[in-house]
Amino acid sequence: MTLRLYDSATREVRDFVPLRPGTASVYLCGATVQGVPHIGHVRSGIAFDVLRRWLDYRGLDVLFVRNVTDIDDKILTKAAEAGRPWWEWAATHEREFTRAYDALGVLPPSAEPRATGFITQMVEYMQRLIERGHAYSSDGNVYFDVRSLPEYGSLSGHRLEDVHQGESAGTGKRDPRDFTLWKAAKPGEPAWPTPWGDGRPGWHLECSAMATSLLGAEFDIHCGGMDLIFPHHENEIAQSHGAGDGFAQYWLHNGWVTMSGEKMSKSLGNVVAIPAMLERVRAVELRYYLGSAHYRSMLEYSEGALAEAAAGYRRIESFVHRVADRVGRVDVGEVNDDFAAALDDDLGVPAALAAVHNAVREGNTALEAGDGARALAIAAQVRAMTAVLGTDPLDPHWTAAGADDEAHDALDVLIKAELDRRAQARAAKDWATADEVRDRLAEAGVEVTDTPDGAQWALKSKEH
Ligand SMILES: Nc1ncnc2c1ncn2[C@@H]1O[C@H](COP(=O)(O)OP(=O)(O)OP(=O)(O)O)[C@@H](O)[C@H]1O
Ligand SMILES: [Zn+2]
Repeated sequence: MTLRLYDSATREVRDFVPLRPGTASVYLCGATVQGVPHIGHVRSGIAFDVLRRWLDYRGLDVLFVRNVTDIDDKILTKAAEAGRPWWEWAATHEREFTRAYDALGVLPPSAEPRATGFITQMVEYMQRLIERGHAYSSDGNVYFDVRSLPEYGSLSGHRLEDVHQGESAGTGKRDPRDFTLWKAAKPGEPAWPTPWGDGRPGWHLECSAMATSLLGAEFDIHCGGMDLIFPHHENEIAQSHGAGDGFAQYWLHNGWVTMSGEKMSKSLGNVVAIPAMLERVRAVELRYYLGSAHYRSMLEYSEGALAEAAAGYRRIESFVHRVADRVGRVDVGEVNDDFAAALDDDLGVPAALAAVHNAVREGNTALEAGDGARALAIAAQVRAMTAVLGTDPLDPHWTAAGADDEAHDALDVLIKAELDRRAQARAAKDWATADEVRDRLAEAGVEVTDTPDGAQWALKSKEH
């Protein structure tokens, strides 16, 4: 079966046919780095990380671009309120987002362009739009002329007469429905030079310029939160088609994280910040929870739902660990057919998770029946499936001390050799050598305890 995706532009589920066979190019609208991320902010990152991992699993060479909007009204306002430079404010919160994505196991994008790094491309974009009759400058501002593009409104279904851009009136707009490509410089604000005067970019222009600069005039999939359909993505399409670019072939939009049915958002004050959340919940369990709903559904946040998801994840995790302990090393195998069919059906994660849990049940039964080989095969399947979902329990990313574990194993070999030498010395009543070994280990921070099963060791700094 081929992957089928719901395309917001055609409002139907369509077969995914990449522009270039064997490859997939994906652009995801990233954060406006104005504050500390809440769990709603990272939902798109997680949902489309699954898309990326699935495309990769299917053998496609994936280019995945997620931008950073590092210049914006909100950044300027908040930085000014805090008495900090705008660029420091943006950089600080960009790091917060990176930390959150990393903690939640979202793969780093192939490239993470910052808007301020693409000003030249934005100016060139505006030039093309003006030449083609879709944009005009006025008092140092540049606007997109929405009436110049008959298809305007096709993504969101807005009729031109109902369009409200939700931006300030702007001086010199020919039509109040025109949207801003470039804002004339205001005193004290950052500005870059253009043929129409100094200023700074509008948000919509940023994404069109970054996406096409990196992925080309035509690319496969454009993703983002459903609140971006209008005006942001409508305007990206207008700019790109106006400039003569084919732009995205598929448009994917994720639903919100809600609380009591309302979008989690800073302005409503119903937010759960990621750093606070990670103090009390394991990152892998939060990731599992945020990725457990279908990407197009709303995800209603509650402590109960989070706890339930965490318990579900622990069932998967403990099965894989039991098999590893009792049977042996669990490699990453292949996903099963139910799982593949679920993900191919517009990334049907809930059905895919049902396939994982069915496999876990079957694996537990095999384990209890003493069928180690069967349990091992199923655990390998479970690892492959959870890897696609970004939650493989044995992924070193989650086994917190992944690197430590390997070092610990190596240390175990060396210390045991020393302990053998000590045991031999004691058997030969060579107390000096026995003490020397013990003291040397103690000096290196290794505590030795003699037990009926022989000498055991532990690092003093670590609780074992
Ligand atoms: N609750 C949410 N669920 C899913 N995505 C969200 C949620 N809140 C914000 N986003 C996404 O994060 C990005 C930034 O959103 P936005 O700046 O509106 O954040 P916010 O926290 O809602 O702040 P504000 O209160 O200023 O609206 C958008 O792309 C949006 O799609
Ligand atoms: Zn965007």
